[in-house]
Amino acid sequence: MTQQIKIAIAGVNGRMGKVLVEAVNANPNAVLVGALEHASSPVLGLDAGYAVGLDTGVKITADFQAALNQADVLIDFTRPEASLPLIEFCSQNQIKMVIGTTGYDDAGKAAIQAAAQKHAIVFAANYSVGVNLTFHILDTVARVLNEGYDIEIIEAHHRHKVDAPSGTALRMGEVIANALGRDLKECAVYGREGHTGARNPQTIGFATVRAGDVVGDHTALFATDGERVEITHKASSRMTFAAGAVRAAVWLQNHDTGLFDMQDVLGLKN
Ligand SMILES: NC(=O)C1=CN([C@@H]2O[C@H](COP(=O)(O)OP(=O)(O)OC[C@H]3O[C@@H](n4cnc5c(N)ncnc54)[C@H](OP(=O)(O)O)[C@@H]3O)[C@@H](O)[C@H]2O)C=CC1
Ligand SMILES: O=C(O)C1=N[C@H](C(=O)O)C[C@H](O)C1
Repeated sequence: MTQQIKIAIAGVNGRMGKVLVEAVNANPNAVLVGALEHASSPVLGLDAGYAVGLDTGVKITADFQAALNQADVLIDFTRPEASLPLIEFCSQNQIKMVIGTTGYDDAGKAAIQAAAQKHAIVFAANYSVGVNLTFHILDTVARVLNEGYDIEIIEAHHRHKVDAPSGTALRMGEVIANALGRDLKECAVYGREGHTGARNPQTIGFATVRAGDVVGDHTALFATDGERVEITHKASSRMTFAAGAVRAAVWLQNHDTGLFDMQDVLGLKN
């Protein structure tokens, strides 16, 4: 039988943090042992389940050592500036991580890569099963529609989201660019305005919508003369991400070092 994995959550008072507390509680293979927030958070000292009607027995703290001294895995859904010191701490203390935070620059991604050599990390822009299946499908679609199709990625999220395009949209772009032998850094076009000229067929375009309470919609569009293929995923609950992140934490029990993503967890790599 699998041993219960001991989980701490960073950003526990955030939109994802609160749902993660419920997801850990719902997973028989996981138990909550730590809950982190920043030092000026108004919820320090409260029970980690206060917002979702759960009595977890775990108090929210800003002290890394106190939150993580029992933890096997830290699940982080915060912001890059919050997670980078945590990645360093986990690296020094051999604590595995599931990272859901998006919006890292290249230096942040390099820090994750380096830390994963010391303790296993799952790092994914999206922990839903459906989105990861979409990544898998997009590789095939891009290889088949590799000539004469204009490729655009359209995403919509709630009004509070601070990074754009979403991590998921960027990952979709990477999957498609890799399948086509292109470098996303060179072919991405982020938004258009004014006299743009005609579309360059080599580009992959991104369009971002921020409005209301949209949990997360993503479409990859392949359009040519006479037809369009649209691959769309719509999330309607954050529980799809949270349950996936806890599943990834449980999966990490069998991995000591290395950088993985949710496709590894789901066995979706070719
Ligand atoms: N990979 C995936 O499947 C998914 C990824 N995400 C990503 O997860 C991240 C969090 O999203 P969401 O929960 O909506 O965001 P929220 O802003 O609701 O939550 C972030 C939490 O982190 C805390 N925080 C912010 N800055 C700091 C800091 N400097 N130090 C310590 N704590 C800090 C916030 O505290 P306070 O509110 O007090 O500032 C808050 O509790 C985003 O990057 C988002 O893109 C989201 C959903 C799914
Ligand atoms: O901020 C969010 O909410 C989400 N962020 C992730 C992203 O940037 O792709 C995943 C999901 O779409 C929700």
